[in-house]
Amino acid sequence: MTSSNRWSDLERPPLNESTLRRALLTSPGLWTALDVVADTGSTNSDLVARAKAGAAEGAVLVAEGQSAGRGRLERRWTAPARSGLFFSILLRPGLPTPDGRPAVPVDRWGWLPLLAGVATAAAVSRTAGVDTALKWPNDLLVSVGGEERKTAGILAERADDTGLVIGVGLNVSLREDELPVPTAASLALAGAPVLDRDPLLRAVLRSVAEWYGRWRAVDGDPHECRLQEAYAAGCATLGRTVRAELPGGRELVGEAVAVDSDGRLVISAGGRQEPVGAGDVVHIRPVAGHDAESDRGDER
Ligand SMILES: Nc1ncnc2c1ncn2[C@@H]1O[C@H](COP(=O)(O)OP(=O)(O)OP(=O)(O)O)[C@@H](O)[C@H]1O
Ligand SMILES: O=C(O)CCCC[C@@H]1SC[C@@H]2NC(=O)N[C@@H]21
Repeated sequence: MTSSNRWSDLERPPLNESTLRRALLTSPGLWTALDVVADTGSTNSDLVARAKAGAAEGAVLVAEGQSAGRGRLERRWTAPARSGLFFSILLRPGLPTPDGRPAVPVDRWGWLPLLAGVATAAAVSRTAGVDTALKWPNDLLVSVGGEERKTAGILAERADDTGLVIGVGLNVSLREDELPVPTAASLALAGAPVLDRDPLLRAVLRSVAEWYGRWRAVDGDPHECRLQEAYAAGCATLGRTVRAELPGGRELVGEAVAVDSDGRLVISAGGRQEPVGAGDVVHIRPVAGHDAESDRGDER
């Protein structure tokens, strides 16, 4: 048996499209369509194309495997087939809701990837039985042998005037030798007692629908629907010394002190507070006997 098919269906069973549809496509409810495909390049790319062709809010596209999964900052997302959950959802905050709420102003859409992070973290912690934390903006971290490692990532992309696609990659059963990078992890490596992907997917989608409903009900105000508070409570970046690698090549090292009302990370450095809206943020963990500016092996 080759390494690519080492995992039989019994060990990594496929998702069941019809039971997922029965459980999730309820009326009323956010989710309007759900497809599980065996293989594709990127569920985000596919769903953005469907959105441009007029797909309705609430479409969900799940792939058992991706050959060109994409991450933030032009990175790749790689994981063996059925080793995790790889899916994208289409939201249309730029349209009024069926119950008559107005469109959410575009300047509040920046909260949606953070909302997806809060919802995913809550659902994964509850369903898989492991503690999770968010690294700004929306990496999901778990603890493996006392180290914070990334078990999920989220990529939000504008699809058209009214909608955006949010993609989630969650490592479920990956073993150490299957990880794309040593700073990654999976729910299995974090000791999760539950690794069944069907209930995990249902829980994450229900949690996203719940948070999105709350956010839409207050026209996207992150404070009023307590999203800002929930995000801050679950964010491991706050209070840490971080290095932000900003677009354009500038670096900023300081303490992450807040997430502002636009979802930006506020970094306090040299007596100034600077909001950071894009770029890579690295947690710098001071190591006994070393400066905070430690080597890459001490960073997440
Ligand atoms: N399944 C996964 N789980 C966790 N993180 C992942 C996964 N797949 C990809 N990544 C993340 O994506 C990044 C890998 O992206 P990429 O392959 O583009 O490498 P890079 O080192 O960022 O850039 P380069 O392309 O220049 O080598 C890693 O930083 C890792 O955090
Ligand atoms: O951590 C990141 O940088 C974001 C990773 C997002 C990966 C998911 S997998 C499903 C969806 N399709 C993609 O091509 N990317 C997202």
